[in-house]
Amino acid sequence: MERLRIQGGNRLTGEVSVAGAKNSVLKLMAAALLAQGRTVLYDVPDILDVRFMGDLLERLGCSLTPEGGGKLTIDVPETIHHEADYDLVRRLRASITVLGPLLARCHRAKVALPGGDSIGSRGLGMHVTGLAQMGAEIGIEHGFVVAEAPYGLHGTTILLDFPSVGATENLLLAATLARGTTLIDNAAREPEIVDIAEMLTRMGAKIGGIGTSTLEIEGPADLQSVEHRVVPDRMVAGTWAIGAAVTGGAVTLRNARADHLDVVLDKLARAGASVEAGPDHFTVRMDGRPQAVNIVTLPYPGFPTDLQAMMVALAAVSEGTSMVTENLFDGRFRFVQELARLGADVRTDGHHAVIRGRRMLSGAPVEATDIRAGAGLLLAGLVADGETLVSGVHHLDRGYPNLVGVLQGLGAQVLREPDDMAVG
Ligand SMILES: CC(=O)N[C@H]1[C@@H](OP(=O)(O)OP(=O)(O)OC[C@H]2O[C@@H](n3ccc(=O)[nH]c3=O)[C@H](O)[C@@H]2O)O[C@H](CO)[C@@H](O)[C@@H]1O
Ligand SMILES: C=C(OP(=O)(O)O)C(=O)O
Repeated sequence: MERLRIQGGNRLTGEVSVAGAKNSVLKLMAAALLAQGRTVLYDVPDILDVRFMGDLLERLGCSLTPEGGGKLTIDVPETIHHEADYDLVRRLRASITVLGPLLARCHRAKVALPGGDSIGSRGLGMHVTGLAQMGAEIGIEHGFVVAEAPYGLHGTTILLDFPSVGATENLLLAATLARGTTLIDNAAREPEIVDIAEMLTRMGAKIGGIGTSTLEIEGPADLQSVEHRVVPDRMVAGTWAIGAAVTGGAVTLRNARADHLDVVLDKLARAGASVEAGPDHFTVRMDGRPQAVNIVTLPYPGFPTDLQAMMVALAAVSEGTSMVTENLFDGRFRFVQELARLGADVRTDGHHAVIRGRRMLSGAPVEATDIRAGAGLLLAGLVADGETLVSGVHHLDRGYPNLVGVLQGLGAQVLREPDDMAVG
């Protein structure tokens, strides 16, 4: 176990080149399972979750070759295994995305219930119901999702109760090999889903409505493996952009899509930051103390829940009182008790948090309980007086490539060290 030792007080200034998105690449890796042959992905981030997903694909029979510089080759054999065991699947939520491809290709699948961040209850009802509507016999038994479709899946109309990212992805992947037309209504439309749909289209899938809340997939397609560049990680870009605002610095994000962060950049501008955006980069600069802003997390294009903790850190040092409403995950305010150790004044009531900004936070030991909680605590530590120790850094390693290198490159005083106080 390791922790970060942060000496607060330095502004983040400089440039960061953003790699491909964790929340896209993991699903693109699952999509590769749909076609025998060689898939090549570019801009793959060097993060723990990619390694975990790679281990899972290898267990299913694929060979993976990371070639450096963000290139990852995945060789998928003619026959793949249909079972994904608990020991691999529990390490990341995105592992559930192999369910759709395995069922579509092998006509059966047995996938252990996934793990992931401790951010509240994370149901799978929409994945299961959608696949059942497509003709699968599917249920949850002894900690596994077990599914069979001996004659293959068929197209149908699926109306999601909620635009779930994971359910949209699983059903989209499965539908490419299903007979007939599948309509996914109330689909999620995050940029990562657009990225997956674009790779599937290049593989030969016929998908209408990409980027809208109604996806129409005409199957079955004769899919061929392809080469694909992963969409830039808007959560990583957003984290360092908010970091610039929290610390009163100026950060330019290269290989970053401002248009995927419209609401976030608008909120930063309302907080007093200046934002300059080009087609594949943007700069966020904050002079003076940030002003309080309210945020409400929602499915895309609303404010992303994955940047909520960082905005709470910003609110903690802003002038005025901010209200943050979390609509996606019931446990996503768990980190505020850790933020309080740094002196933040946050009161939560159900899915609302009220944050009264303080001029100063003070460094202390804190524990990251999930990836974005860790990022929020890290940003708070950068602006706190004195030293902050952030335990649980492995959560950040799930999705932030070269974390300490990036921070040091931006002028932060941060070191990584063994965590002699770690539990377990
Ligand atoms: C690996 C990955 O891409 N993770 C992202 C993905 O997670 P994930 O795909 O798990 O998120 P979902 O959009 O599915 O979940 C949103 C909400 O719907 C609920 N739900 C979902 C499916 C279902 O069948 N039943 C159900 O009740 C969940 O419990 C949650 O409360 O989207 C989230 C929402 O943008 C992001 O925070 C995560 O970073
Ligand atoms: C919640 C997240 O990840 P996961 O869905 O992989 O747990 C996240 O990236 O913020």
